[in-house]
Amino acid sequence: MGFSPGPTDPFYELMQPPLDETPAQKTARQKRELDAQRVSDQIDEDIKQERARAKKNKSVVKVLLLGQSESGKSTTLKNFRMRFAAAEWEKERHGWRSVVQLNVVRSIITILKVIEAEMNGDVPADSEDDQTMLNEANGVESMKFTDRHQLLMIRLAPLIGVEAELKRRLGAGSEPVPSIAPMAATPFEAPDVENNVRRKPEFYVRSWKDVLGEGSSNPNIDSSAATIADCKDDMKALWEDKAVRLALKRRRLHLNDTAGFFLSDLDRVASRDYAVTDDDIVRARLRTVGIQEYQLTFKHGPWDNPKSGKESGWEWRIFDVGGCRTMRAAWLPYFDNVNVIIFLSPVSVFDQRLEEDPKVNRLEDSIILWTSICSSKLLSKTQLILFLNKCDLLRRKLKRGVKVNQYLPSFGDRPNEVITVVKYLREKFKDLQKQHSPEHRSVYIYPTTVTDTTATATTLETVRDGVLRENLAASQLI
Ligand SMILES: Nc1nc2c(ncn2[C@@H]2O[C@H](COP(=O)(O)OP(=O)(O)OP(=O)(O)O)[C@@H](O)[C@H]2O)c(=O)[nH]1
Ligand SMILES: [Mg+2]
Repeated sequence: MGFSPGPTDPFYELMQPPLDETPAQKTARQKRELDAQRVSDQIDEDIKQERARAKKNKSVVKVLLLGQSESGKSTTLKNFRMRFAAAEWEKERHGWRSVVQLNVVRSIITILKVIEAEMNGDVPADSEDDQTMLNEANGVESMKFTDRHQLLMIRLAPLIGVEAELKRRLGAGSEPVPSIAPMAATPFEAPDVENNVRRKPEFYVRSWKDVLGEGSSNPNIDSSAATIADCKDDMKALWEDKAVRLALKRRRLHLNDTAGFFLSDLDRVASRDYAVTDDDIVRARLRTVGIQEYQLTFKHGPWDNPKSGKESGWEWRIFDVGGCRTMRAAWLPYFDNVNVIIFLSPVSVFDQRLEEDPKVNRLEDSIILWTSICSSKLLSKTQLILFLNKCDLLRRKLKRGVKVNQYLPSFGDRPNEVITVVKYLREKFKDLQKQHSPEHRSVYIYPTTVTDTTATATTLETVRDGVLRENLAASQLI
């Protein structure tokens, strides 16, 4: 727009046409003004287009979240979105209510199955010493399952229908164990078809939005919530029952350390007007099927010039993959031009086995996977970030008296403490990276508990700044 000063402006007089202007002079002046206006408009248009171009060509950083199933990849993605894409996150929040409800119902059905097995006299071979159980119970009577339990089972039976309805709505990710499909320990090897039943693998791109909706009101959702609310008191009675607790302990079922545990929050999450919180969402479990992509936009990018005020910002494209062995072959096509890998290795799993392949120890699996990622020539220039995750669960496990060296003999007689275990694993993963990376590079390692949203927000800011610095350094080298 042109500048036209008002009568009080010092330029006003200067910009008025001369009083003795002839008609020819007036035409020439008007033409000059029109030309000047055209030039000015063209400059404005150029600036506008330049801005639009800069916006379109915003630097894009490709980030992959990798790690075995249940390592916390999707939970990390939730933290990223919560922290850096708040508006979109708000729209999705309500949809997570169904996932929490499914998690609640799942835990209750697990308990009902245990009671049924116990009542049928089906005692697991590796159950804990019965004498210890007897000593812990206040008398043998309280350990027995009675008519009261049978009544609870009948009253809670409608939850089986609720589970079916929620599963139907939430799709393949709501299945606790992946379907049988060829497995591969790393994305670089062909899936082992020989030892697997031939079935169509379950690879397809899937976004949370597809399954969660945007919180629209649906009569089936309301009816699931109503049934859950009607069962609230019975669910509480079941979870607080002494015989149930002892049976779970005997079967080494530490439900409150398993994914998607909400039974201590039944008063809140099983109520009709339950409003899901961020803390609930990071604890909710929905398996990732296929690969989902999300974008985050940051205002300040590594190529911005603070002196000239030129800011093009940058965009992160984050890919979250399904981590179980049946899905790893699907990762490979995403390795092209990847800038950053955030690899999650849970530190609490040294005594656990893979759900999809119970012959394999989870820590061993994580080490194999990490080594393959570090060794890859395709990924040799990729920045590696390692989250040693689930530190809270490690703490609880060690407190229960589980000894690390029983499962990891190389840990030796080091103190059985969180700090020592994390330090030990940190060194192991770091050494593997050094040994196997085709080119020299550093790895950034963070001990994390990604269900702790406050602490994770700080870690993610550090990660973002670290990625920014690396990219800045790379751009200066070019
Ligand atoms: N206590 C605790 N639970 C965690 C932590 N990280 C993740 N979880 C829980 O573990 C479960 C699995 O986490 P996800 O993020 O879904 O795991 P994933 O790596 O995406 O798993 P896949 O999608 O199967 O590959 C969820 O219920 C999380 O709440 C942690 O640090 N501490
Ligand atoms: Mg996931």
